[in-house]
Amino acid sequence: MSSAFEVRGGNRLKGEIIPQGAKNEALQIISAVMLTPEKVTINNIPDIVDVNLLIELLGDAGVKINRISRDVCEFQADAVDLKYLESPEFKKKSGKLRGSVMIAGPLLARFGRAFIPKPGGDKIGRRRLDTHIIGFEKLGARFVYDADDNYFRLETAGGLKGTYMLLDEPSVTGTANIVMAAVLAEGTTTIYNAACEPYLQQLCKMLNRMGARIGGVGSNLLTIEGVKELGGCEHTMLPDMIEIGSFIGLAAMTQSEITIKNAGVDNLGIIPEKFRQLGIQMEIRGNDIYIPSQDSYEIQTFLDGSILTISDHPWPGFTPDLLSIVLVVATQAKGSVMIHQKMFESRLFFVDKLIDMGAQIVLCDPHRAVVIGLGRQHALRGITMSSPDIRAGVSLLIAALSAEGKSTIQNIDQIDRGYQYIDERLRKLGADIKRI
Ligand SMILES: CC(=O)N[C@H]1[C@@H](OP(=O)(O)OP(=O)(O)OC[C@H]2O[C@@H](n3ccc(=O)[nH]c3=O)[C@H](O)[C@@H]2O)O[C@H](CO)[C@@H](O)[C@@H]1O
Ligand SMILES: C=C(OP(=O)(O)O)C(=O)O
Repeated sequence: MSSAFEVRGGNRLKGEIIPQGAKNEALQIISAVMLTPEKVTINNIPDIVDVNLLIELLGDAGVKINRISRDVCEFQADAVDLKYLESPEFKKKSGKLRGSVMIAGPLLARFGRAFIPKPGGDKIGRRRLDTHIIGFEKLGARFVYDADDNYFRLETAGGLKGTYMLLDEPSVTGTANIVMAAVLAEGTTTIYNAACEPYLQQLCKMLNRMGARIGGVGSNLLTIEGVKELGGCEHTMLPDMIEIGSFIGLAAMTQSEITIKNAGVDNLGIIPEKFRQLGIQMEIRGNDIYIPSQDSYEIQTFLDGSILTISDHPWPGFTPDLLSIVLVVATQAKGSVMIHQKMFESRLFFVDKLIDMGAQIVLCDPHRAVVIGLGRQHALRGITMSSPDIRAGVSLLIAALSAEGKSTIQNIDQIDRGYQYIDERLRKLGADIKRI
């Protein structure tokens, strides 16, 4: 696969785009197939690197995989090869993505042991696994951490036992992992300060369809009555809310008229509102989002006239995965905004590249940047840049599509991790983008 995009900016885009199935939901849901020996059918799977890697990993571990089409796949984990899960090949492959960490919960629940090699994913600061491991420990697992090899080995002596736990933080993958372990534990588990974002709700609903007994879905207090076994089911992934936010930002920045079809508008939480705070107009039409072409957009202030801050927060707050997009869109707004990335400490460094392109940004510290919008007084300039992480990568792509002249974005494997056929889909809207 080639590793750069060449973009000629300035085109106004027009048309309809359908969001892919959600990446971060897919990683949870596909891990959950390990909980049953019965067949599980999953629809609306995004055809992206991270998800394909996880499917490959399950296949290597003996799960029967039948990819009926690009977006539909059947799984049957009736003969899991636990030996493979200790092998150097597993360590290497699972280290390429973050989501692989979530097969530990199902393995621990069903087979009494699991291994968590150092997970991959974006290099956006420290990404600890304490919530996962301490949760498993509370359920009765013992763990050994191998510092040389950087992996956790977990096992249970007499099976997992339900308990009460208050999570240190509402970790998304941590909550998913603990829930998947607790559904087969003996007795009742109560998880307080649980993450409750739509993808986790989807996971809980799927598990309940498989026979689990999870209450409180959608809240931060989950009650799980353990059951002896789970059966097969069918599940359809939600549209990817981070892709949807990225397309809203893209439309505004490139002055394009775009309709995002089947956007799952009931599951977007505060996302549309945050883009509206940047002055972006949009209309919810049924399950679609229509964004008109806008010559300009003006950032709101707080009610007392002070400068707006947009920051991340666990759901139902604003997702950290869209802050890079909000930041880039603000560079061409009228007005100023403070972007405060509270969760990750290395996610804002990509502003260097935007500054090189002519954006006015002050990086105050690793967590905060002030953007002084150019208000389209002048366009950004195309440059050569490298994509540091998945969302910064797409933000740079949006900047390049709005810029004057040619940009080259290197290291686009980062973008391909999470955005399905992005170049092809953007070309259909009129973008001048090619893989080189
Ligand atoms: C595969 C997957 O699903 N990845 C997502 C998942 O990662 P992941 O599940 O790894 O992220 P966590 O929810 O565990 O937390 C992410 C980071 O934020 C910090 N933290 C978390 C909660 C909190 O209240 N305060 C706080 O500071 C954590 O210490 C950690 O460093 O959730 C993140 C947070 O939405 C998203 O960015 C990732 O895209
Ligand atoms: C940070 C992200 O992904 P991951 O957790 O897979 O690195 C993301 O999707 O923005």
